[in-house]
Amino acid sequence: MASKELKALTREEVAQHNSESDLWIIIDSKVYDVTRFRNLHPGGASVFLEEDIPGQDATEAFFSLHRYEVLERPQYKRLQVGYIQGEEPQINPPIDSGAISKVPYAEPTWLVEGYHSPYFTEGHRKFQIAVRKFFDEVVYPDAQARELDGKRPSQSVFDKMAEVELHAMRMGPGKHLKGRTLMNGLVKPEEFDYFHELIISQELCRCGSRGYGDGMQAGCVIGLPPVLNFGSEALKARVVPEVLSGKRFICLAISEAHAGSDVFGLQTTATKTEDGKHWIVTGTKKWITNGMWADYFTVGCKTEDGFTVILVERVDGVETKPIKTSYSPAAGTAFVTFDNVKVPVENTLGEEGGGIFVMLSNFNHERWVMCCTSARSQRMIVEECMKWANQRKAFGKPLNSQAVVRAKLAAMIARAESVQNWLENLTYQMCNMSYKEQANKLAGQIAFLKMYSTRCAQQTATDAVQIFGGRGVTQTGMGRFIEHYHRTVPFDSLLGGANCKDAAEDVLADLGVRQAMRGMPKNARL
Ligand code: HEM
Repeated sequence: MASKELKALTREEVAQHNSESDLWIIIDSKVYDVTRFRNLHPGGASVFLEEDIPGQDATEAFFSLHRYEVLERPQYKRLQVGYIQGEEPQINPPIDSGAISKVPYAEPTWLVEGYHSPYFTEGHRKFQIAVRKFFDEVVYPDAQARELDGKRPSQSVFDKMAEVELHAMRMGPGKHLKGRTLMNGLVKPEEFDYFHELIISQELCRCGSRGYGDGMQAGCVIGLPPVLNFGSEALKARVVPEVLSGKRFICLAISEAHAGSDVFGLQTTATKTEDGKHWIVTGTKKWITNGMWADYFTVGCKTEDGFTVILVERVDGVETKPIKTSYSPAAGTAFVTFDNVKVPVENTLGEEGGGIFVMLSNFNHERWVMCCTSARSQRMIVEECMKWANQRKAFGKPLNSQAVVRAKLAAMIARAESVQNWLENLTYQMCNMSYKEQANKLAGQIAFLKMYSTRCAQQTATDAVQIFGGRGVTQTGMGRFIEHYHRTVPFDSLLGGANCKDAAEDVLADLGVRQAMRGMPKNARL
């Protein structure tokens, strides 16, 4: 219903509509006629006849049981018949086109009024505003819809992202940005740094849909760097523009059923044809994010000289089947079969037998991206819990009046803050170190942060379920983001492991300690 048709009413007028056959209620200054809807109400008809509801203000009753988005659904929006004259809605929509949340600890300090940051500049802030607006308006609605229907992110979203060069920016700073107009010219390619990239990664995961988030080119973030850094000029000239324009898709295909991410245990083979012009690739790959719709596969293969990375295109002999995981099919997670696939040798990425170098070259960056998203997702859970503890009443008092609930909130806030602050420090180091320095000095730091962050995330998920109770394990309604997070968060702890998808967190921690031990001064003694 268009707003011009809505009536301006007084509370006294609304109070007249207080019977079963004529039933109005007020929610946040808007007046709803629920007479006919009452019998269709998913929460039952009787609730509308409770003594403090008919003809009265039901704002508190409503928000202790429903998310704001319920009122935004077209079928419910049209129940509105008027608004209370002289009153304005007081409740902010949770997704408010680019706005910064006013809920304490819902944003990192650099975005909160009155706080200061040694790292982020005015330029970063302008960039963040534009990126958030873009994600709120273009990506969030598609994320919610696709997460439900399990389809891949809409092509229109990929296209819009390409228009502002988001696919290219997600590859981080570098030569691939040259000549591009980033975010409508908000940042020059040579000025784009890891803080800009952090902003993009963190804004993306605010859509709260883990499967969709990965469907949104996660395969490109890990599958394209080997092409960018190790592909021939001809290969790059053909593949990179197609992928960064969101028209064709790429994924990283390393892990196998029997080998996890153990590159030396891989069984997918690549053998040369007699004339030496082609590879023949045969084998299977498992858990391949975006594999379902990938046109290109960056494949780890066993070759005569050891381990080699080869770009395989979707041609005859390549088959992809969906794998059902704890998150939605929107991620396009695939089981991939290569059956005698003929690939030109020009598609070799890096040296033959030098595949481990190709893979390791992106590990730090990949793990750092995971830290960015893990930090932001935890914060989103903090916001959900802060709101719930504030608006939910149990035994006549808000949840936040209970010390046990406050203790859980305190722990999750402390975790979110510590992860973000460590991350910002590391990002600053990345901005100021050469690639080689980063490899030497930051591999351990990033490994520790990745381990710490995903452990914090799992603890926060557990605490959040306790705060939300049954709703924390219910896929619709108030706790839907908590249920989703709790179901999907273990995946984060498995990603980016060092050659092992089992106990990846421990492997990462160990990597950091081993690197630290190598750096011990020879003369250090107690
Ligand atoms: C325009 C007004 C209302 C609309 C459109 C509406 C819509 C809905 C919807 C869609 C659900 C399903 C759960 C969800 O998706 O969140 C629901 C559940 C429910 N509603 Fe309403 N509702 C309205 C007002 C009210 C009021 C005023 C009360 C209480 C006095 C109420 C009590 C409930 C209850 C108890 C549930 C079940 C909640 C649960 O399972 O956790 N509703 N409502």
